[in-house]
Amino acid sequence: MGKARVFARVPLHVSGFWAPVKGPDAQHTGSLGAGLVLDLWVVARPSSSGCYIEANGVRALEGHARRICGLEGFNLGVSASSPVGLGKGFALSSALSLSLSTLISVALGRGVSERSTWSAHVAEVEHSTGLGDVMAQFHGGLVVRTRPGPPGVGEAVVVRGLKPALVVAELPGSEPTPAVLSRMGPWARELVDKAVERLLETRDVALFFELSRSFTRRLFDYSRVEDLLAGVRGVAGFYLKKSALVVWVEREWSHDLASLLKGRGLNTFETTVSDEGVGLVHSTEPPEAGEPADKGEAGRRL
Ligand SMILES: Nc1ncnc2c1ncn2[C@@H]1O[C@H](COP(=O)(O)OP(=O)(O)OP(=O)(O)O)[C@@H](O)[C@H]1O
Ligand SMILES: CC(C)(CO)[C@@H](O)C(=O)[O-]
Repeated sequence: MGKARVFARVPLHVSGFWAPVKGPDAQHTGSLGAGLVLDLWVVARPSSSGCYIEANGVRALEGHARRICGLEGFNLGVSASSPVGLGKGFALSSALSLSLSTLISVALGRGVSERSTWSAHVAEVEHSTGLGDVMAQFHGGLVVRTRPGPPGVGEAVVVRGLKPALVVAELPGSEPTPAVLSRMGPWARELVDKAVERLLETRDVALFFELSRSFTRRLFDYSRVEDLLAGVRGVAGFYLKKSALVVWVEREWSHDLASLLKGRGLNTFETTVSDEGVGLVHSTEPPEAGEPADKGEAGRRL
């Protein structure tokens, strides 16, 4: 048997509604809102010296990597595999930033902690690629963000034990997060404050889908989703964030829907909500990442 190596595993996150909140610095900046942490994972290992992030064989997020290594005072290169591409709405940039900050923490003889997420949050905020993703990916579950910032600075209510059958697909196209944020105005805060309050009263997945769909409809074009889902049986709810489509479906119809979306050439997964957040695995083999439905091409694409 080979020697066990350490891997960081970070779940993907699809935010359903959010209101940016600017604080005095990046550590106190973030968003209020809520999102689902998916049972789909980015798996990363320390690769070599230097400071970089490699995702599916391609160097990415150079500025994020430099900032994280700088804040931590330690250089590390990490190599990650991801089931989805960057810029799609699955919080991959945040997952990659967290992979690096987590593996640096391990190299420094520490483990996963609130503190080990901070440099990732700062890099995400400064590059305008994520506001509430680090908080969600640290916890797992349905994460309702009630104070902006990373774990230990911001606050969140975490709803665990929800196991909805989800079919998740990566639609064509991507949009930079700053472009999405520039389309938001004061309306967002008002909507989100009410949505957070309602969701905290019920902690109900049906309400989460309803609130997320009505929020994201203001930002993204739903016509292509309505075409895709027309006549599909068993759909209980859905929302679209950028190109990330999350469909809640009755379990018995999940496979049919996944086959339909794969048949349209979409990178598709049957999954659920993960109650776990970022963690470590010691293994001689890379732990199973979220498997791309189309292993050939999607696995290499960024
Ligand atoms: N092929 C690519 N497509 C999109 N973005 C890319 C690509 N390669 C590198 N990037 C960089 O990756 C980052 C993507 O961040 P962005 O926040 O838009 O996406 P994400 O984290 O994958 O999803 P989310 O919208 O959930 O945050 C940007 O810094 C962008 O410059
Ligand atoms: C800004 C954002 C939508 C980007 O993924 C996310 O970080 C969030 O919900 O705060």
